[in-house]
Amino acid sequence: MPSTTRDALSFPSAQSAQISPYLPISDSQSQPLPSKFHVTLTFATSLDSSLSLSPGVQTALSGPESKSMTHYLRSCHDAILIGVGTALADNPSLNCRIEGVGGYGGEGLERQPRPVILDPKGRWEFSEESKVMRLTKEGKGKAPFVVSNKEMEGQRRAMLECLGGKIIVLPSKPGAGEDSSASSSSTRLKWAEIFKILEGEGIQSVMVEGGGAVINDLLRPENFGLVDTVIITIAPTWLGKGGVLVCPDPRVEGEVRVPVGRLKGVHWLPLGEDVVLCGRPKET
Ligand SMILES: NC(=O)c1ccc[n+]([C@@H]2O[C@H](COP(=O)([O-])OP(=O)(O)OC[C@H]3O[C@@H](n4cnc5c(N)ncnc54)[C@H](O)[C@@H]3O)[C@@H](O)[C@H]2O)c1
Ligand SMILES: Nc1nc(=O)c(N)c(NC[C@H](O)[C@H](O)[C@H](O)COP(=O)(O)O)[nH]1
Repeated sequence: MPSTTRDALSFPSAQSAQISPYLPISDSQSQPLPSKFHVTLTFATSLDSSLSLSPGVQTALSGPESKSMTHYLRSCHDAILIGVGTALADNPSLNCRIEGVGGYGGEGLERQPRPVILDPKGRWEFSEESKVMRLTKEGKGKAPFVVSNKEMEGQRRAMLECLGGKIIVLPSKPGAGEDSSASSSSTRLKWAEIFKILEGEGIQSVMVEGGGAVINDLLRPENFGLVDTVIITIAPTWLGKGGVLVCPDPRVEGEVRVPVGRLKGVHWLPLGEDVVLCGRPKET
């Protein structure tokens, strides 16, 4: 086996067929390109709705089968988006390791998604040794786009651009929006704007992978309608209090609490010891 495919993953077609109705495009070449910008929200959670044991810590929740699914999902999207909290905690690879994609047996960087890091305050101090940069240099993934309110220091910016990435600087709008755990009021960006910027970069589909602040912000009623599909891996484990929770702000109508949201068109798929939940925020 060539060295490029030694660490490659595979995802069986019987299972990908069950997920494909929730994806912008499948790996089948016969499918048309998506006509509209598509947002998939995806993450792995414990039975007590935790993404990780504590902030700043990476916790493996997905088993091997659902991990392969996540990589399959990456191969079906133009971009993967994470918040800076996840970039700092996980030092993630943010590439796709499915056999047959670019760098893993395929040509060039075909079907490798573009990593996007949401970092309004410029907290991500990556280096050439950061995993995502190392993989880019090895031809196994694309360099990230960093969406920020702050310019990047010159040397780091040059390194990023040299690898094909870029920083997208957005003017901060002091006072825009309410304060939230996602970021302070002066740096919080509107999701519609973020997606519009990505579309302007030629990206037609994005898979939002987390972490907690990003997911809880997207689950707010004013943002949830921007999400086309949700794909959640549920692992059979409890992490206990103190973890990074998926638990959006409550929704109150009048003086009565109502559910924040409920998925429609739901499909459950067991994968190894995990179960994967697919659904849509809106009827289609
Ligand atoms: N289990 C999983 O699937 C999964 C996925 C991703 C991350 N994680 C875990 O989650 C933790 C990280 O989560 P977190 O909540 O600390 O960080 P995060 O990744 O959600 O990043 C939060 C930061 O993103 C930025 N941000 C978020 N929304 C924004 C908006 N609307 N406008 C501008 N900036 C915005 C802000 O700077 C904010 O501080 C880590 O422990 C990581 O391992 C788990
Ligand atoms: N599907 C999934 N299962 C998990 O158990 C887990 N911890 C994550 N976490 C998502 C987050 O985006 C991570 O940063 C990347 O999963 C890092 O993985 P890579 O190095 O990019 O392969 N995602």
